[in-house]
Parts: sequence; structure tokens; C-alpha cells
Amino acid sequence: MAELPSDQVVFNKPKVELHVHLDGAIRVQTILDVAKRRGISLPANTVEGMTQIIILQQPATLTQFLGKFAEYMHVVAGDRAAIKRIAYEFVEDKAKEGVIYVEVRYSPHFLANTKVYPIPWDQAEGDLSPDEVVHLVNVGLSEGERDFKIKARSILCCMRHMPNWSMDVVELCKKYQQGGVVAIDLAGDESLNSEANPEHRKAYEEAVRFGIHRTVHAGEVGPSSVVKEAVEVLKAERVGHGYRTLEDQVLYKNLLAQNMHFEVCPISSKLTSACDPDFTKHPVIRFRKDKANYSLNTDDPLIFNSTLHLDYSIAHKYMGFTEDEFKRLNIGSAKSCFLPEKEKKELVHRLYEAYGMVRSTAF
Ligand SMILES: O=c1[nH]cnc2c1ncn2[C@H]1C[C@H](O)[C@@H](CO)O1
Repeated sequence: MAELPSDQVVFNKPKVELHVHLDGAIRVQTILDVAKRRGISLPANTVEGMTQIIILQQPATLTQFLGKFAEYMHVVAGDRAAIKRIAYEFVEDKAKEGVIYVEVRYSPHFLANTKVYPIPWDQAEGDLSPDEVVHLVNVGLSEGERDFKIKARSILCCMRHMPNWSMDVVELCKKYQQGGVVAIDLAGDESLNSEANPEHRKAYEEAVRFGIHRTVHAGEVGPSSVVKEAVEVLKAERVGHGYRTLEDQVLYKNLLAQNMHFEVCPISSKLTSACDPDFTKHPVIRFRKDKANYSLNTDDPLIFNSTLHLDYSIAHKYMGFTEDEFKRLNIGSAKSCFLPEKEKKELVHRLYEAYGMVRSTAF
């Protein structure tokens, strides 16, 4: 996006990122390497060439944006080494951006080639199940945590158009609750499926029963009723995007009063046409004025050709964000993360320390 500021670092301090898709955050070089190893032909064989094919250059619809995944998902899906590698490299990339805690989300079904119906991305049936995908991502993330000294947890996505996968997703959340999976999400095209299917509702009921944390993509491009349903029916503790909450002021005020967390993704919201392309009119400006609880996130940096620094630069340049607000929103993000209470407190404390906000207890 030509009019964006260059990748300057406007907030060079520890950060928390809560909304980023693993399959939207793969290195282009890795896609090329894996395609070469597996003998998969791609429309371009250089990083520059493939980047041009994958990225969204201009604002499109959410549906068009979601179509971009088909350019490369068949390369990594069903391949054990590739899945471990993308998880590992993801942690490295986040550490380089100054993220000290990240929750990364993905659909295990989209990376599998057996025990998933239909088998995605026109793959032939193989022997990699959604269950093993979660195991491999956990291994990649843990190795990344060890090598790059940050903390990474994962969120498993149900997909709006695939309700038959949702009970599986919640079962995987239960199975891997101690293995790095902290929550369930509902992603996909809310413009085509704005009311949650009963299977999604059942999965979220099960999540509540088993103490699995819950977030839902809602009010990104769909109406405020999707947000209302996410919070009231699916019992979401955080809202993915949530921009269109502002269309229902009663709902918005209720959510403010509850300190509901909004996972805001500035660059994403422009390129999916979720928001006005003029960043000076972005809903997060209202969130900030109202001292709402929200995070700043990349969402799918591969497809948006972006970094977390770029999202922060935009918030600074076009939306008037200050260092103090960056600190406040990161502390709110840490408090809204899905870690167990003790680890969450430690994370919040680390931010207070890094931001020079530790109060002396001396009298
Ligand atoms: O911004 C988004 N909105 C809705 N769904 C999304 C967004 N970004 C990625 N996804 C989908 C496509 C991915 O394959 C899936 C799981 O990460 O989630």
C-alpha cells in the first residue's frame, strides 16, 4: 500500500498480539521452499513474484480476501515438516517485532488431509489428521519459544461455512488445553453466514462447560447482530474485530461497561473493506476516546504484506495514537489474554516494568 508509512518503529517496546492467523502469517520463502521440495508448481518461483500473487494490493471484499489463501495453502497443508516450520518461524518473526506474548490462531482442518471432510485445497487423501496438525503446531511453537524467548499460545478456529468441523475443534481444544491451546474461535465469512449454525453453538456450549476460552470474529464485515450473538449466545469473552458494534449504541455501551476486549486489526480492516479506507475515520479512534479495551493486531500479515510495526505506525500517523495509549492498550491486551491467571499476572507485570510503570511500594 503505497500511501502507508515506511516500516518505522513507533513503539519499540514489548507488545502483546492477540489476533493473528498462522496460515495468514507464513513466509513467502517457506512457501517456495516447501513447494520445491514437494514438487508442487507455483505461478512464480521468486519471493517477489509469489508475493505479488498472494498479497492484496487494493481494498477488496472479505470474500475476495479469503480466496487468497487458495494461492498457497495446498503447498503447506498435509506436510508435517512444513507445518512445524511455519509455527517455528512465526515465533521468530513475532520476537523480532518485539512481541513478548502472542496468541496465534488457525483451523487444524485446513492443514490436514485425512479425518477432515471435505479434504481441503483439492488434496489427495493422506495421513495427516487435524489432531496431528495441532500436535505439530504445538511442537513448532514450543521450539520457537525456547529459541526466541517469547511466549506463544494458540487458538483453534471453527470456520463459519464448515459447521461439521466445529465439534472436532472443541474436542481438540479440550485435548490440548495443557499443550498450548488456550481458546476456540469462529472465523470465516460472516458476510455469507451471519447467524451461527447450531453446530457452532453446540461447540461453544461445550467450550463453556470445559473452561475453554472463547473469541469470535464478529462485526468485522457482518452487522452488529453478529457481535450481539457472539457475546450473548456464544459467550465470547473477546470479539475479533467488532468494528460494526458501533452501529448499535446500546450494545456498544453494554460492552464498554463489561470491559469487553476488541481485537482490532487496522491494516486488515482497510484491505477487507471492513472499514472506511480513510484511517482517520477508523472505529478504533472511537474505542480509544471511550477508553475501550482493545488490542492492535496484524491478522494476516502475509496477505496484507504488513508487519505489526506498520499497524502501529498507522495508528500513530493517521489516528493520533501516543506512546501512552500504546502502553495502555497493551496492558489491556495482557489483561485480556487467555493465559491462566498466574501467568497473566506475570505478563502484565512484565509490561508494567518495561513501560516504567512499576509503582514503588515504599512509603
Ligand atoms: O479477517 C478475517 N476474518 C475472517 N476469517 C479470517 C480472517 N483472516 C483469516 N481468516 C480465516 C482464513 C483462515 O484460513 C482461517 C483460519 O486461520 O481464518
